[in-house]
Amino acid sequence: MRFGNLNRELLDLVYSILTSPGLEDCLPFDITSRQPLFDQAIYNIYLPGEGIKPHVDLAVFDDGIVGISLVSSTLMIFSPASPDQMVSGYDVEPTSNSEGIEVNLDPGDILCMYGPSRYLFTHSISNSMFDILPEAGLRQRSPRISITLRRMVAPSEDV
Ligand SMILES: O=C(O)CCC(=O)C(=O)O
Ligand SMILES: [Fe+2]
Repeated sequence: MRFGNLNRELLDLVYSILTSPGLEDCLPFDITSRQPLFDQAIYNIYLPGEGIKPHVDLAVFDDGIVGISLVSSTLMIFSPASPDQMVSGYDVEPTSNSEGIEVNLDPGDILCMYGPSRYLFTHSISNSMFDILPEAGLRQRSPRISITLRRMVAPSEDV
């Protein structure tokens, strides 16, 4: 995990990705134009069978969160958050995935969360050795890496 002044090259790379043709709407302008765009990156490595339980990212993080998926694919599930889950972080009971919206993440995919997807939905990855895709059926998991970029809310702001 890396806090503080992010590597300039990484920030420039993410900025050019987010403003490249087809991705201009990934995040609203008031987010992409802020300074700094992000001040924190977390690198997650998932082995087959490992996931992340349903959560809303902590309130200490500002709106506008970007995830870069690398190495292999996975399914991320977005489910409506219950009132106590909203920006309450990781200490929440898992929600049922039955109403979840499945988002396939392939290597190189950029996931942008802001507004309702950031504050009103949990996101999770099941602890499974495989995913079941609507069209393609069973897909075995392989090791996956993600880079999540966030900005801390300014200390003076209420969270
Ligand atoms: O691995 C991912 O793509 C998601 C990571 C995540 O949700 C988090 O670190 O809060
Ligand atoms: Fe998250």
